[in-house]
Amino acid sequence: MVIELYQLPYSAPCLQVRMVGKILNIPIETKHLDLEKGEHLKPEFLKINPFHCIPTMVDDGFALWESRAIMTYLVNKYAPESSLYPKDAKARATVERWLYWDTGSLYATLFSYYIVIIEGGKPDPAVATLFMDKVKLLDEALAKTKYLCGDNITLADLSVLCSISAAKGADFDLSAYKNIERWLKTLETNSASWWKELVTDPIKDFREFLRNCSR
Ligand SMILES: N[C@@H](CCC(=O)N[C@@H](CS)C(=O)NCC(=O)O)C(=O)O
Repeated sequence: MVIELYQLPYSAPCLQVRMVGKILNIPIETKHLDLEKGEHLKPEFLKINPFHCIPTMVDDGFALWESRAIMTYLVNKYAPESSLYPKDAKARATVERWLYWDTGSLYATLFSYYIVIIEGGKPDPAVATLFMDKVKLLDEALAKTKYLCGDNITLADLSVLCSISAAKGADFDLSAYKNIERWLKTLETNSASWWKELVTDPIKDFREFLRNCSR
């Protein structure tokens, strides 16, 4: 039984799910859903996900959306011993703290910045500042550890990595944040087999997409 993932190749929430698949060797069949053509609003997709968002996973008839819920499901179901999502209550809570911070704060702020561009408007510099305040906090946190939760890569790194990649696609200059740059280099070194496909190329494609929206 192959897991299906309805997605867009440069969407941050979709990429983090695909990273989990790569790291855990879980076969995932990607199904491209073109939001611009409204494919997510067609009755056949609404039957699978009435909330019409991607990523949406279907595993043996079980449909799930919300990227971070999909990530934790994949580990729980297919690799429960993986250190990507540790079982120890405190270690797991620390991973989840980052996942919730990313979805509710870091990525949420970035999203409210670039959705304006997608809708043909001019993004609000105050939102950019708010986002960079969060980047600064992230950089400070990374001064203390190799990865977000210590010495091992976890779901927290994959989630936040996709937000940071999307920020680069949205032309945020993060080069002054040396701890983030060092963390990215470490992640890249340990993810060489999928870095181009799931990080470098999507940054380029997302940038191109946003630039086309503002033309
Ligand atoms: N919190 C959601 C966000 C997903 C999201 O923003 N998806 C966008 C594309 S990147 C989408 O599906 N937009 C179309 C819609 O919601 O109708 C997650 O992490 O999965």
